[in-house]
Amino acid sequence: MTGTGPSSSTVEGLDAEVVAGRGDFELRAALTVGPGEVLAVLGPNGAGKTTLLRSLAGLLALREGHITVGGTRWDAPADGLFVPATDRRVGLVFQDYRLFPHLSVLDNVAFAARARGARRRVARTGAHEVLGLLGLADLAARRPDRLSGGQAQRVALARALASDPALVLLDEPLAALDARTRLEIRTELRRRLTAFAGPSVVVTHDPLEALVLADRILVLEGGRIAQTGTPAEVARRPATEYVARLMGLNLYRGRTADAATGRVELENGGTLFVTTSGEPLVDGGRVLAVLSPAAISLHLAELPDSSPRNVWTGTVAGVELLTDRVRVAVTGLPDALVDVTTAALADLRLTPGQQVWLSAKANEVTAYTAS
Ligand SMILES: Nc1ncnc2c1ncn2[C@@H]1O[C@H](COP(=O)(O)OP(=O)(O)OP(=O)(O)O)[C@@H](O)[C@H]1O
Repeated sequence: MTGTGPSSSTVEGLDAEVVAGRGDFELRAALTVGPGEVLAVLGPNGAGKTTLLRSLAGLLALREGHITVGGTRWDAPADGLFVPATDRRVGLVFQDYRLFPHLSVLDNVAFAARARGARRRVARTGAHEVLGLLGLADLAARRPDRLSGGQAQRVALARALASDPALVLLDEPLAALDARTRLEIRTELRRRLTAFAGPSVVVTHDPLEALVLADRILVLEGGRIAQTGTPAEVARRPATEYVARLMGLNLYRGRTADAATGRVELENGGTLFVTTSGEPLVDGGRVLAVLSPAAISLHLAELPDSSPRNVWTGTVAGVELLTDRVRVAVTGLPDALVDVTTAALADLRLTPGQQVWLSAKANEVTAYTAS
């Protein structure tokens, strides 16, 4: 660790091929996380995020594959090898923190060292050091029930880091905080995890959390990896409808019907003229096309001929108020989410079932090769 606790020169990356399951569910995912790297695992309910975390922590044994951390094998069923959770150098931060209510902050943080057999005085000295480094020295004597949500989150992280972990695992670490505290802690958590010399894995539902905290994002869907990439790659080129929705984008699958004009026939009906951001279109090639809801214009009447390349009609399915604008769901060929200002909504007087016309410039529809 650098800056947040006792130094450890043995900390290296995580290399895992996880085949694990509970009941009928099976997770299959290969992942590597480098030293000092933060990987965010995103996915819908039931995707296998917790299964992955439990496998890495040693709370669930692999069916196949391996888990290697810092060059040490923790799980390798083919060789009959399994290191139990208590013997893995893992710093765990739970969603509800799970601080020991009867122990002071200091003893909570000293706990891991004590559990490994360190003498009370040595463990407490180490805990003092970590609390000092994280700016929490003033809280050392407090009981957990006297901490605010943000403080409890910080103490939980201090406890994880103080255990001299080879791997830090965080399960929805900010979910229990109110929106304002979350904002504040998110940036701080990013700093702490970056300062930690080993690999970190953060499980989250929250795309913003993943974008801010992580160096790399891994998206799980139905027990399989749907996408991996840097936050920018995932946000710019979502590989699945789930990721696109998370990023607030419209995503369409289709085939290039005419590469010269950028015409794409969509799988679920409709046509879009697109532009590419990278590799050129190939006739007949499978593509994904993204379109931001803010780049679509909504009209109450059919557009004159001089209008943008993409014009289609649809029916208003619903209207949702976002913080500073309104998101209109339109059913058509293709379906679309469209953002309008609240002022525009008042002018348009949209109601469910109403017919509308949509338009979007071809250079707002970015297409890329579907994998
Ligand atoms: N104890 C169990 N026995 C049988 N099946 C289970 C058990 N726990 C979870 N599952 C199933 O395993 C699958 C993956 O669950 P998991 O908790 O890993 O998903 P998740 O991505 O963490 O979901 P969430 O975001 O809802 O926490 C689900 O289909 C779930 O129903």
